[in-house]
Amino acid sequence: MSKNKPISRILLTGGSGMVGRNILEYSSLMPYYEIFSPNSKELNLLNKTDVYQYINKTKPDIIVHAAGKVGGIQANMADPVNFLLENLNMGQNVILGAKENNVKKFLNLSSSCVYPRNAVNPLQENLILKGELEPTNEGYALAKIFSTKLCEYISKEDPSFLYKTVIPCNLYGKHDKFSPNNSHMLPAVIRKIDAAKRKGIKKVDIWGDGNSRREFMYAEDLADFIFYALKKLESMPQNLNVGLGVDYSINEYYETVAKIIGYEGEFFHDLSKPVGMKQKVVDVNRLNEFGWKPSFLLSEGIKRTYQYFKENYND
Ligand SMILES: NC(=O)c1ccc[n+]([C@@H]2O[C@H](COP(=O)([O-])OP(=O)(O)OC[C@H]3O[C@@H](n4cnc5c(N)ncnc54)[C@H](OP(=O)(O)O)[C@@H]3O)[C@@H](O)[C@H]2O)c1
Ligand SMILES: C[C@@H]1O[C@H](OP(=O)(O)OP(=O)(O)OC[C@H]2O[C@@H](n3cnc4c(=O)[nH]c(N)nc43)[C@H](O)[C@@H]2O)[C@@H](O)[C@H](O)[C@@H]1O
Repeated sequence: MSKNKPISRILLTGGSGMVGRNILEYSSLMPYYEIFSPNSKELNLLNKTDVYQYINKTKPDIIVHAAGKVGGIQANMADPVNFLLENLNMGQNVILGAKENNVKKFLNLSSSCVYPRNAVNPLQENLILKGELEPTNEGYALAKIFSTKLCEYISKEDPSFLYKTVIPCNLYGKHDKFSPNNSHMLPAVIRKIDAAKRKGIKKVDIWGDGNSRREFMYAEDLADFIFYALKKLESMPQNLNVGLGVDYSINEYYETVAKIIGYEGEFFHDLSKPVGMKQKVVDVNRLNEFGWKPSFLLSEGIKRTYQYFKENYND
């Protein structure tokens, strides 16, 4: 490590979550950062006073906001009030707490669910607020749009505040949530097919007709992007999609996971289950111009996630 490069102090929120833990693990390769990340027991981001005092005391150079109330389609449908309020209040407290304490660099994590449900794919960053949202995660999306806009307004008011928003596609990887009541599709498929193989279950259910399409990026790739962006925050666009720019049908995800796990059973479609947006693949033109590309192929990412699942879950 070069002696004369200053260390930047990063406050990472959500450090115990999937994205946060991938960022912390990846940071070991980044010698120029000192990262601290209180969990929700040490710092409840819903408590405005505590958030302001914590930032004032720790004086970070940068804040990466990766905390949130996060879940798949079924979790969002079950609790829209809290998906809206908790994400909105956490976003307000952390972003305004940063501003009030003169923190000049801020990376805000949004999500591709902010885009209109019937927008033309691939989804471009200028489509935000240009149409009705997907009802299954509307509350969460409204909260994400609020934080995205708040960062935009702060940076516009005073360009010395580099408050930028990353809009990732769906993510998966180590430290994901695998429980059926709040997991996203890919971890749910891994858990279901692993169980079917181990227990000799002949048929596995696919929610919906399986024709919806999704883009899933390996969370370690997002961690790599975060550190790439921190080095070039000034030139990063205000709002930037981060993804593969490639999507697959739900049926294809089930087939790919079955092949990797070695499951030879059958599938049936449960049409009573919610399907959400028909498609949500992000446009990666701006991302490519910004000079970053993901490195993990879907099959490699699934293999590593399955390895993590086997080492940490045995239901
Ligand atoms: N997963 C995806 O597919 C995806 C896709 C696009 C964008 N994102 C975004 O990426 C970020 C992280 O997502 P994730 O998948 O890593 O979520 P996650 O695994 O559920 O982690 C959420 C994190 O937020 C923290 N948190 C929740 N409520 C809190 C509170 N009141 N005070 C302090 N911390 C609190 C949790 O801490 P505790 O564990 O202590 O509660 C946890 O560390 C979110 O902004 C999400 O919107 C995720
Ligand atoms: C990025 C995230 O996208 C999320 O939307 P979204 O992709 O539909 O959320 P997922 O739960 O990942 O569902 C993706 C798609 O997978 C189908 N699917 C098939 N089988 C399953 C299964 O066993 N479990 C699950 N969960 N889905 C399954 C589901 O019908 C839907 O079309 C938002 O709810 C979040 O807030 C966030 O924005």
